Formats: sequence, C-alpha cells, structure tokens
Amino acid sequence: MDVFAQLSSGDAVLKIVDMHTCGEPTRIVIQGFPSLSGVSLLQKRASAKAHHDDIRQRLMLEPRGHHDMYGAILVSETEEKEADIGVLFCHNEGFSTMCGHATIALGRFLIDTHDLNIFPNRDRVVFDPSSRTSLLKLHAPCGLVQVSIPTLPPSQNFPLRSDPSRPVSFESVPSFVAVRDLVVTLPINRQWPQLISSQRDTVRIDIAYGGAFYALVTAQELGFSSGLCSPSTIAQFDHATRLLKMHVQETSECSAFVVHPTEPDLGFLYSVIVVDQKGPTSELGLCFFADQELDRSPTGSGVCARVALAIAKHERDLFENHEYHSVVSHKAGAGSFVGTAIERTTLQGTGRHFGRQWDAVKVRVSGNAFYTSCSTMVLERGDSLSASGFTLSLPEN
Ligand SMILES: O=C(O)[C@H]1NCC[C@@H]1O
Repeated sequence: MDVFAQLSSGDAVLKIVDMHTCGEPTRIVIQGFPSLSGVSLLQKRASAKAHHDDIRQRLMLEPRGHHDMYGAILVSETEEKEADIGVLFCHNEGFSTMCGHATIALGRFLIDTHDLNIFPNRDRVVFDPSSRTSLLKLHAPCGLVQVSIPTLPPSQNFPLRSDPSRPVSFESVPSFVAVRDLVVTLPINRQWPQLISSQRDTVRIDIAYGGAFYALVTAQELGFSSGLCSPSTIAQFDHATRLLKMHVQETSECSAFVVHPTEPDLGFLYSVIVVDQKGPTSELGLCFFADQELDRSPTGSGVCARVALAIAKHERDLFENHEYHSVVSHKAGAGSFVGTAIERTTLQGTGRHFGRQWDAVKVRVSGNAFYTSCSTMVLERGDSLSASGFTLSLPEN
C-alpha cells in the first residue's frame, strides 16, 4: 500500500532529518515550516512562538516526539549578512537562543546537503583542502557562530561531504559570568528535597551566559558526594533544579543578574546544570533545561558558560582543553565535548546597560554527531490529538 498516495493534498507535511550528538536528538526541519515574519532572527523567533507554536509542539511532543526532544528550524535569510544560514532552536517548552549539540549536528547536515532549496547559500561555505574542513557561519538567535566541519573532498562517486570520524567544532558568541558565588536562601515553604544537606537553608550558585543563561550548582552544594547518575539521584536533581530555577526566576536578588548586555530577548534563565568534577581535566554536568528536559549531550552552550566561569575563577587559562561529560557519555562512553577558551573580549552594554562592561571569553566546543533517520511527518485532517502533540506526565514519587 502506498501510504503517501492516500494522503490528501490538505494533509500537512513536514520533512525532517534526525541526528544525535552524544545521544541528544536534533530534529532538523528541512521542509514544511511556514515562512516567518519579522526582519531580525529574534523577531522571527517571536513570530514562530506567536503563530506556529502548534507546529513546534507537533514536532517535539508525543506521538511524534517525546518530552526530551530537540529541534532546529532552518531560516535561509536573516538580517546578519555575513551568515550563510540562520536557525531557530526548539524544545518541549518553546524556542531557545543557542544550542551547541544542535550546531554540531547542523554543521554536518549543512555540508552534506547540496539541495539549494534547503540551503540556498550552500556555495558560500568555504572548503579548505589542506585541513579538510569546511567553515560555515551560522546565525543563531544569540548571534553569529562559526562552525568548522571535517570534510571529505569530492570524489568520483560523491560530492563534498562531512567526515563523521573527526569532531565538528564551533566558536560561539562571547560567554561571560553574570554572578559568582551567589548565596541563595531556600524558600522553606516549597518542600526542598531532603538532599539539601543537613540543616542548611542556603545554596551557593553561579550564573553564566554561553548563548543562553545557566545557573550552575555543584552536586556537593546540593548535598551529594557521589553516585550522581543513578536513577534515584537524577529524580532528586530534577526536583531540586526545578525548584531552584523557579526561585532564581522569581527572586529579584537572583533574576537581577540574568540580563544580557545588549539584547533584552536573551535575558532569561534557560537551565540549571548540576556540575561535578570527574578528573583533573574533566567534568560531569546534568543539564535540566526548558521544561526540565535532561540533556543527553554535555550541553555545548552550557560548556561555554562553564568555561567562562573557569576562566573568571582563574582555574584555567586560554587554550587549555577541558573535557565535559553528560548523563549519557558519563556511563556509556558515548563521547564527550571538549571546551576551550580561545580569546578574551569585552561586551559593552547598550540601552538600559549603557556604560557597563562585561569581561567575556570566546569559547570553542567540539563533539561528534550522527544521522539517525530522514522522514516525512504528516498530520491528517481530523487528527486533533496529534495536531499539537501532548505530553504524558507521570506523577513524581
Ligand atoms: O548543547 C546545547 O547547547 C543544548 N543541548 C540541549 C540544551 C542546550 O540548548
């Protein structure tokens, strides 16, 4: 039976390519997302949010996706003339502003596609035969990101294509520390889990920006010394980070630090990462983001924020590599990210922040991504359940 022949012309169709980076999915929409109004990419992001959130939900949530799905929507033209292509990132709650794991996946896909309907500026991507890499300028909502993709030269059988055996790397927008060692007094009315260690009513956190804002808290601050990745501790961290995020968002002593120097739309707390030392040059991070998705990858934008923090604390110098592991790579050896500060810079505030200056660093992150499927999603007429998807939330124990 030819299912496609049976679909009527009114059925909505989205073409997608699925990839994963250290286990974290990226669902790349290559056809079928409506064109977005607005001049700037941030305006297009707002328009996607306001007018096409049902499509995001259809792509991310059940029955086509799941609570921890992640997506990328290609935007062929943006206001950033230097960019080869733009992208909007999406997840279970909305549209984010930066995503490292998806950037790594997109790097490979954008080299491999030679379809100008998908990537009209494909010819602008520069291939360097001596290093066998291609350089791509990707416009993410947080700004311009330079992506370097290992590439196999053209042969008789194949055009240029990405080389999965070497890692993709990207240089992100300037990353900075918003506040260090902020002592947060825990609200006792919110049943903080017992993991908050003995009789403490405060937790020390850092807040840093790596294309999105992250609150960083050590496992030790939350009362843990080992066994971070067992199912029961993950459930407790999920609970604790949900409460901590809510608290930072709602308390002006904390939320006052979540401001971007130039762009108000970038000033929101995206995630809380529980961090732990793994070895002298490696760390583990459990990143809970959006509506408590747990990142399977080591969180590229979170790595940028954490590298900025390590530099600010004088724990590391420029060009020192550090390895970052996730809930998955920690266990299964599924690959890690390497994060390296490559340049010091400053950001000058504008508007409300005119006259203020932030010390920042540019960070390079590298990791591997792989294809998992290429498919066509359909929405049949009359299928109201799957039109905007759903999430089945199970009660916490
Ligand atoms: O790698 C990253 O930056 C992301 N992964 C999911 C959450 C973040 O956006």
